[in-house]
Amino acid sequence: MSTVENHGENSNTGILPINLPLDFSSIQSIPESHAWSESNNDNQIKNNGSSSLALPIIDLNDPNVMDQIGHACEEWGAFQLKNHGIPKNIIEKLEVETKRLFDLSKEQKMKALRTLNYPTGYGTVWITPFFQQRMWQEGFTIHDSPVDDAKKIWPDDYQIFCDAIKKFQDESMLLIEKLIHLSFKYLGISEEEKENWIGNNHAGAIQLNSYPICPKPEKAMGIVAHTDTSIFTLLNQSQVSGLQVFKDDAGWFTVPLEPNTVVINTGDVLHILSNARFKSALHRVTVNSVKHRYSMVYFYRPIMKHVVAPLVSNNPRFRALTFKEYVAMKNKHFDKTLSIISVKED
Ligand SMILES: O=C(O)CCC(=O)C(=O)O
Ligand SMILES: [Fe+2]
Repeated sequence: MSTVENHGENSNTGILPINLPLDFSSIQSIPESHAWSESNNDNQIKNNGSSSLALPIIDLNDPNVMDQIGHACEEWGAFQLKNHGIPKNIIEKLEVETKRLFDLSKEQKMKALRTLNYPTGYGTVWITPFFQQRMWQEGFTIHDSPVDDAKKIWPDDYQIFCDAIKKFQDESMLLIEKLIHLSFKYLGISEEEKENWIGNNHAGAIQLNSYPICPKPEKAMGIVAHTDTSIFTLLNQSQVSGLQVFKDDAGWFTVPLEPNTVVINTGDVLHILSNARFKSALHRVTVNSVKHRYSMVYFYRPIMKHVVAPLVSNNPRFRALTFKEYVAMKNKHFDKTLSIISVKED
């Protein structure tokens, strides 16, 4: 992974501002700015899941669900979840609205362009400044409510989009609170402590992603390897695969399309709370030359002033810090952040 010290201002992408996705509608070949060299993109799948190892599929109604979730978080930091309870029509409506959004012209989408001072709306993925090359992706970020940004794009017709987002947001929040309950219980964290991490102490964010058809997918990256700054992340990868999760000592695994499941991964916050017992899943997105891929992601995070520190051990492996501090550090240090806040052993 090549990182850039200057947050991209002088990178070889030249003219394209750091927050602005490529206008994929007019692209026939990959521009230099979006072509990743072999050494950079590490695009080889070292293990495609053909061995007996595979990302667990967990049934939320299984009597042993707590242990299954605990083991999956320890081994993978991710799993697919069935019988998750989010109604199918809510996911389908969100898929329709996500496509409607990204199918708009560049000019329409740019009306809600994200800026440094206004971190919601249309734009490139937040990790873009850390890399010389650009990703084959465009995104739409929502904190709390999408109304202000949606109004910029559809002044008279924003309600359908906002309703679809709100329903997905509410359902995802409830589901993740169940997963927090189960995983905290697995870790032996008390009920009182659990209350600190849900309800009014949580904040949700939604990321809609679009990965257009790519003429040379082996040269491009949808989203480069990263971990999420969340407690749990919930993801609907629609009908096109592309998400890959890294497993230590085994390599990259493509998350298969499993009907009626959502993908769940643990993020940095739960990794810290569990004192590194749960992995924060390293994951990335590949693109393809056949089908436009969309994904809808919900990040369950604490509120900014909340203090994040290990909850499960007398030998904490991380120092305590507010979530606000953690986010600021991650925006600066990206994949080095967890090791920077690690408590050094004597
Ligand atoms: O599109 C995907 O499958 C993953 C997206 C993702 O990792 C993210 O938005 O953080
Ligand atoms: Fe992610």
